[in-house]
Amino acid sequence: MKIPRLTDTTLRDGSHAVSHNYSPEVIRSVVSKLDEARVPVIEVSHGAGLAGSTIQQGFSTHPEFDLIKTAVESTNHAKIASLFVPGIGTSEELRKAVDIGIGAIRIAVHCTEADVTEQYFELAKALGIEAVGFLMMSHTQGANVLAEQAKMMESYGADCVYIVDSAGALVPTGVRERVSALKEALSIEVGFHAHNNLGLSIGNSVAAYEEGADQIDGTLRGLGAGAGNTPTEVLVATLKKMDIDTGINLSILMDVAEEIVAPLMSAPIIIDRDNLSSGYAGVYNSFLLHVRHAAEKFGVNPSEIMEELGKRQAIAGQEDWILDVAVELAEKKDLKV
Ligand SMILES: CC[C@H](O)CC(=O)C(=O)O
Ligand SMILES: [Mn+2]
Repeated sequence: MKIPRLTDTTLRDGSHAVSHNYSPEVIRSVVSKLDEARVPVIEVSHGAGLAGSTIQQGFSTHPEFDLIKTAVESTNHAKIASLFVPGIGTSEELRKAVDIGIGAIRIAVHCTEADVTEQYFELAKALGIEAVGFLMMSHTQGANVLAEQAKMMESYGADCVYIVDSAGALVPTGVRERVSALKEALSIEVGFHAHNNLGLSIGNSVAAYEEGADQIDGTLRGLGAGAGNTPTEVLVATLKKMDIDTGINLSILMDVAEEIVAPLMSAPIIIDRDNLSSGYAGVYNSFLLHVRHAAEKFGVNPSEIMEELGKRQAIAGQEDWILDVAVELAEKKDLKV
C-alpha cells in the first residue's frame, strides 16, 4: 500500500478557531514537536493564507512573517508550507514567504476558479518551491468539473491538487468519486482536506486514501475552522491500524495534541447545532464565528443564517453576505411580530 504524505495544518486552518491568535512561542513549541514526530509538512499562516490578516478575515495578533520565520527556524526535517489565496495574497507576499524559507505553497481558490492561479503556480515553480492546488468547496461541483479544474492547475505547474471539503459536506461516496476522477485525469499527486461537520473527517480521509490520495491533511485535536479538521493523531493511529506506517511518532502527536493544542481551545470543538447546520447546508466553515457574531447582534438563529447562505451558495470572500442575511432575517422576524 502506498504511504500517504500527511500535512499538519493546525497552525493554519487551526488559526481560524483561535481567532488568529497564535504567538511565536506556540508556533515554536508545536512545530518542534511535529518535526520531532516526523510529520513531513507543517502549514503555517493566517487561516485565510498569506496577507489574510484583514478586517474581513480577522486580524492576526502577531505579524505572520514572524510566525513563519519562527516555524522555519524550528524545523530540522519538516517542510514548512503556507496557504495562498489569490486576491487576498499577492506575488509580493509569496516571494517574501519563499525568502523566509517556506518549501511549499498551497494555492487555494473556489473550485471553479482555477484559471486565476496560473501566475502564482508559475511564480512558485520559478522560485523553486513545491506548489499545491486547493480546490475549495469541492462539494459544490461534480467529479468531472473538478477534474477539469485540476487539469488546469496541472498545466500551470502544480505538483499536487487537493479536493478540499471546506464545508465538511461530503460523504464517503462523494469523496471517492472526486478523488478517483482526479487520480484518473492527472499525472501529478492528488490530496484531500476534510472538515468534520458530519463526523466524517476520518472516514472521508480513509476513503480518499483508498482511492489513491497521495497527500492528506490533518490538525492536532482537529483544531480548525468550524467543526474542525481530521485530527492528525487519530488519522495516524487509524492508518497504523490499517498497517500503513506513515513513519510518524504517534505518541509524540498525542502528547502535543493533549498538552499544547488542547489548552489553546476555549472549548473543545464539537459538532453542535451551528456546525452541523453549516455542513448540512454546505456553508464554508470559516464563516462560523462571523455567523455566530451576526446572529447574536441581530437576534436571529445561526442555523437560519447557515441555511440561507447555503441556498445562496456563498463562497470564500463573500463574508459580507453574512451580515446581509442576518439583517434580512431580523427584518422578516420583526415584520412577523
Ligand atoms: C480561506 C482558506 C480556507 O480556510 C482554506 C481551507 O482550509 C478550506 O477551504 O477548507
Ligand atoms: Mn479547511
